[in-house]
Amino acid sequence: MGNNTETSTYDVVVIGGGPVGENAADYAIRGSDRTAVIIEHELVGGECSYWACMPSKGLLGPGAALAAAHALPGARERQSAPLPEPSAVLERRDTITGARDDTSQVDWARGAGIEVIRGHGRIVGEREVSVGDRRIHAREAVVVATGSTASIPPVAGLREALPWTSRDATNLVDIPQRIVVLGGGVVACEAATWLLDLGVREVTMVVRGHRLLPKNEPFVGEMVAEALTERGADIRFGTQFDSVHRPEVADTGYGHLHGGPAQVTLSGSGEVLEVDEILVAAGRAPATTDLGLGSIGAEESGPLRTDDHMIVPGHPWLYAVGDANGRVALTHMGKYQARVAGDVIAARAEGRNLDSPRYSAFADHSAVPQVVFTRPEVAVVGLTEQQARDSGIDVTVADMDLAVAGTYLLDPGYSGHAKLVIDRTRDVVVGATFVGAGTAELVHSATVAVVGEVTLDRLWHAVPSYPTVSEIWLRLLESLR
Ligand SMILES: Cc1cc2nc3c(=O)[nH]c(=O)nc-3n(C[C@H](O)[C@H](O)[C@H](O)COP(=O)(O)OP(=O)(O)OC[C@H]3O[C@@H](n4cnc5c(N)ncnc54)[C@H](O)[C@@H]3O)c2cc1C
Ligand SMILES: NC(=O)c1ccc[n+]([C@@H]2O[C@H](COP(=O)([O-])OP(=O)(O)OC[C@H]3O[C@@H](n4cnc5c(N)ncnc54)[C@H](O)[C@@H]3O)[C@@H](O)[C@H]2O)c1
Repeated sequence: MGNNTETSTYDVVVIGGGPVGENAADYAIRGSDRTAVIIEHELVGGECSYWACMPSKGLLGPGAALAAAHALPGARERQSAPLPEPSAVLERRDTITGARDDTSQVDWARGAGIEVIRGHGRIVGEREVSVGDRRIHAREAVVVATGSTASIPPVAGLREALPWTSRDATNLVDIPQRIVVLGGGVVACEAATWLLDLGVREVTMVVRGHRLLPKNEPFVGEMVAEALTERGADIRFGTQFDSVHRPEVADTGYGHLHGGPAQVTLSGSGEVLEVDEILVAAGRAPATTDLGLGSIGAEESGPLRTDDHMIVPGHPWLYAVGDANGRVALTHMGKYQARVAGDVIAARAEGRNLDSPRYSAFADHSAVPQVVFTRPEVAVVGLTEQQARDSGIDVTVADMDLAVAGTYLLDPGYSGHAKLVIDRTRDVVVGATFVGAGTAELVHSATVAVVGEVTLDRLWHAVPSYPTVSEIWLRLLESLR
C-alpha cells in the first residue's frame, strides 16, 4: 500500500451488494449504533434484481396470464392472440429492472444507515479489505456475499462463439429465430418458456441427462418436458455439445445477437444444428475468484464453505452468505442465511450466546422451498422420495393427480400432480412437490408443515378452504389414513 492509501473502519464490511449482502448488512446493524459498508463493483441489487429473478419473472408473467385466460371458457373467447406482444413484454421487463439504474437501492442502503462504496472488494488479511487504493478495516465481521457467475462448459469453440448466458436471455433485445439451449435445469426450462412466448420459431434444448429438472421428483421433468414439447420445443436428451463453430462473432452487448449463425455439433450422433444464438444454462459457479481468499490461506476459488452460523471455519471474523457459499443458490435462502449471519454478528458484538435456533440456518439442509415458473408451474419443498430413502428415513408417500374443485374452476382441462413424502416413524411431512397452474402459492403451506414438523394427525385439522387448489391437502391426507 502506498502513502496515498485511505483507511476507513466499519463494524461490518460486506463484499457484494446483491439481495443477500443488503440483508446481512441491515440485520447486523439494525437497532444499534454499529456501522456497516457494502462494497459493490456493479449494481446494488445484484444478479437477482437486474439479470435473474426479477427480469425472468417479468418475461414469464404475460404468457402465464394469457394461458390462464385461454384455459377458461368465457375468457378464452375474448382473447385475440395466443402469445404476448413482444415489445410490450420487453418494455415491462425494463420497467421491472429500472433499466439497470440502482439509485433506489443505494438510497435504501443509505437510509438504513449502510454506506455504499463502488469498486471491487478483495480480502487482504484478517479483517482487512481493499477497494482500489482504499483500505477498509472491519471491527466485527467481513461478510462475503459475492454471488455467482454462469458456468461455460469447456466445449471446443463454445467460449469463442460468445454464447448467451442467462444475463442475455433475461435482458434480450433481439429475438433470435432459432436458438439452442444447453442444459435442462431451472434456467433452461424457464428461458425456453419465455422464448416460446416471444415467438422464437425453433427452440432446441440439449440435455445431457435423461430428464429435465433432474433435482426434483421424476414426474416434474416429465410434465414440464411434455408441455414444452407440445408448445414446439425440440428436446434432445442424452447428448451435449461436442463442438461449436461460429464464423462471425460480434461483442454487441447483453441481449443482442452475438454474431452470425452458429453450427453446433452434438455428441454421439454428430448431428449439426444451425442456430442464430446459443444459450448456455449449465449451472453457476460461486464468485470467489479474485477475492483475495489466498491471503488468509483459503481456497482461491469454489464455494466459501461455512457452518450453520454462516461463519467460515477457522476464521471467526469471516462469514459467507448466498450463492457464494455453495449451500443453496436461491434468493430467498440466501436472504435467510443473511438474516442468520446478521443476527449472529449482532449477538456476538453484544456478548450474547448463539444457543437459540435463530442463529442457525438449519433449513438449508432439508426444508428448501422453490418455485419454478414454467407452465406448468413447479412448487417443491424438502426432500424427494429418493433423497428421503437415501437418508435412511422410513418413507411412505401420497401421490396423486391434482384434481379438486379449485383446479377445475381454474381450468376444466386442468392437469397437475402432487406428492407428499412422509417420515413414517415421526409421522411428519419431509417433502412436498406440486406441479400445475396455481401451485406456487401452495408451497408455503408445505414449508410450514415441514419446518414445523406437524404430525399428520394434527395436519388433519388444518382444513383447506373450498373451492381452492389447497384442497389437494385433504385428498393427500385422506390417502394416507
Ligand atoms: C436467470 C435466473 C433466474 C433466477 N430466478 C430466481 C428466482 O426466481 N428465485 C430465486 O430464489 N432465485 C432465482 N435465481 C437465483 C438468484 O438469482 C441467486 O440465488 C441470487 O441472486 C443470489 O443472491 P446473492 O446476493 O448471493 O448474489 P448476487 O445477486 O449475484 O449478488 C452478488 C453481488 O456481488 C457483487 N460482487 C461480486 N464480487 C464482488 C467483489 N469482489 N467486489 C464487489 N462486488 C462484488 C456483484 O456485482 C453482485 O452485485 C435465479 C438465477 C438466475 C441466473
Ligand atoms: N425459479 C427459480 O427459483 C430459479 C430460476 C432460475 C435459476 N434458479 C437457480 O439458479 C441456479 C442456476 O440455474 P441453472 O439452471 O443454471 O442450474 P441447474 O443446476 O438447475 O441446471 C444446470 C443444467 O446444466 C446441465 N449441465 C451442467 N454442466 C453441463 C455440461 N458441462 N454440459 C452439459 N450440460 C451441463 C445440468 O445437467 C443441468 O441440466 C440454480 O440453483 C437454480 O435453482 C432458480
